[in-house]
Amino acid sequence: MKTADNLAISVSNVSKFYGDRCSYCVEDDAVLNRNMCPECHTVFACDDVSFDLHNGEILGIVGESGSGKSTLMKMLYFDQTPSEGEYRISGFDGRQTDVFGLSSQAKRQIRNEILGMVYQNPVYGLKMEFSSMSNIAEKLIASGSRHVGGMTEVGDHFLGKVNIPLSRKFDPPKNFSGGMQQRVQIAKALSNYPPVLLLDEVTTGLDLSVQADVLELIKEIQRELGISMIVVSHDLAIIRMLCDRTMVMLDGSVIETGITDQILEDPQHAYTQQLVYSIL
Ligand SMILES: Nc1ncnc2c1ncn2[C@@H]1O[C@H](COP(=O)(O)OP(=O)(O)OP(=O)(O)O)[C@@H](O)[C@H]1O
Repeated sequence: MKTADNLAISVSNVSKFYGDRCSYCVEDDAVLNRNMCPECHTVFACDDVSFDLHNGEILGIVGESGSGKSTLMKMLYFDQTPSEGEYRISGFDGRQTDVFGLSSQAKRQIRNEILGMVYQNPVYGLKMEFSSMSNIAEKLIASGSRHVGGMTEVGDHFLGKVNIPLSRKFDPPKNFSGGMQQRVQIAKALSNYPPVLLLDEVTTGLDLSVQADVLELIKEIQRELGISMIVVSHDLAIIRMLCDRTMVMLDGSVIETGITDQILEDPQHAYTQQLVYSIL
């Protein structure tokens, strides 16, 4: 039984608006044109999003392009500032504080010590010109490591785990294939054992066989390390393979959340039904 004490993070009423909002769209019952105010054209990239992530759970976020998935992930990793809402993290202070309100230094500390992020595009997660080992060392130094021998050991461990030949550990990711870059990014994100890992469309653009390898790797890591994960994808097959629970987004809002099997077998919202039946 999942309880409130078993939460890794909780997110309440988080919104991100692009635009100034007008007297029409500040009203709760305003009817938007998809995610846009028809009067002032403010974009509601995320609108009043709330959810919990339990310890050791993989939560999937699924939705079509433009539904707000990446915006939400960027806010959770402090790449973007929310317009409204609260974000509480157990690993920081037992969810006492709304971490959106913290200083940039405190947010950096949370990013370095509690959160890991794997971006859709490895360019955002890796220094392409540095060696793969230096990329990992950079993350470890940011999270407080100083001992070079220890960092090398951790680097070897995680590069080995993601099947990067250790003979290539000093190669820069720019010399690697897309799948290898993604695996180095995962090794880097994991290297300080973050309790929460965020993965944003991490297999998009990869060959199907490489995609399967990366997904298998994520599953194996979760089984072994028990890390809580949020996996964003527009692909229900990936969600089905990885996620315990799934949250469906449409036009910036959460329209349905539930156990993944339940969502796939008995979708309630018309959009989710369309999504599920389209892959049958
Ligand atoms: N800087 C911005 N200015 C205005 N609108 C933006 C900005 N960034 C994102 N948006 C809008 O916010 C909405 C949500 O975008 P977001 O990238 O989060 O969607 P997504 O679900 O991740 O899509 P995809 O699967 O294509 O990455 C979209 O309508 C997008 O056009």
